[in-house]
Amino acid sequence: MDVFRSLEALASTIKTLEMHTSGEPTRIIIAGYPTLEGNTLLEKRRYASETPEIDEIRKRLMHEPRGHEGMYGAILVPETELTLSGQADIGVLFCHNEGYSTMCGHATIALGRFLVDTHDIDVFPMRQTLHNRKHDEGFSTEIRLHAPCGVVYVTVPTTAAGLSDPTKPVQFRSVPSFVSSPKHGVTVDIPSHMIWPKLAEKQAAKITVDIAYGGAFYALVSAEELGRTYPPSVILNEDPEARRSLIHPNELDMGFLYGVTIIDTSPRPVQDEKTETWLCFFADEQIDRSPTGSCVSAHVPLAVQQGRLQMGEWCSYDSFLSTQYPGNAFRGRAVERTEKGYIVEVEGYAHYTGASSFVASEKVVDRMGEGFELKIPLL
Ligand SMILES: O=C(O)[C@H]1NCC[C@@H]1O
Repeated sequence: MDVFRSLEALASTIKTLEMHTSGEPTRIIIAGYPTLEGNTLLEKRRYASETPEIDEIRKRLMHEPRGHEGMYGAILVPETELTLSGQADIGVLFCHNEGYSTMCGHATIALGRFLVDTHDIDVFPMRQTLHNRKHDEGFSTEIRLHAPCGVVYVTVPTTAAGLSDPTKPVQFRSVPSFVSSPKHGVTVDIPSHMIWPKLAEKQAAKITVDIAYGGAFYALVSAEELGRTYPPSVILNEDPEARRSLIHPNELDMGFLYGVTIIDTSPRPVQDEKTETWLCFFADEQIDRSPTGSCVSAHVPLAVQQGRLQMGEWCSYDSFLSTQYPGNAFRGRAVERTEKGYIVEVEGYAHYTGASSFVASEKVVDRMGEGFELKIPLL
């Protein structure tokens, strides 16, 4: 106890609850985070990112020595314009190694379980307004999660006692998803320094990607097409043709490429439904351990438009890692077509891994405690 008292004297304590979804961590910040200024969730997101003292908290929790290069965070925001108007139950800001994203599927799946299980009204003031409903398949509780991209409807299978049931998948329906690139994709030049191995290849390459939105914009490229080049996020964000496919119809803040997903469609020995294996790079070359739920939302309309998936048909999505751990794939299907895009249902499993209290010494005492990233430049 005395140790804790002296640790807390060092600086403010941030408390988190730790989960993983198919291997991808979600560090849910449940106490010690300051109230964000702004009238809307998008304004709060901008405030968090542009206010150095606040962004420092993200860096401290995502980067080493408290986090690692794959760490992901969810900052709960109980009061947003949509929770105040009764359209959502709670708000959230997602964060990663570089900043704040606009949607995150794996964290939504984890939050679904956590928000049902917590009864702490300081953490989730509207918890008492949720209902545990009984239906033919058992019980479930619905949560309306206000993410920066809009309201995400989450269905959490539960026990009769109202706790989340880890043996059944959490499902979510995100904002309408759509393909934003032209029918034949966007072709960009890849300079020779982005071709691996650098010295063996002097020629520049051209690659074609599809761009689609699932609460955030993703470029989708087949492993075959990408060949020996790096995931071209920087190039796509600067290419004028690609930029035209990264414009969000209503929100300027949403208009950026969040990730590049490399798709391996080679058939697998045993599969009951269509299956793809993905490797998703997002933010600053962060690698998603999970099959990337918001990219599933983005990909399903593309597959439907290309005639590879029917409305209502499930597709199973594995990450490069989840292939080794059966039962960790995500599934996605298009359930409705609206004027704004497709409503996609995504499902997956999340599990608890722990709870933490983080402290920080004064910067003059511990410069590395601010958070550092270990980046080894590739040859
Ligand atoms: O599941 C997702 O949507 C995500 N996981 C990390 C990167 C994306 O936000």
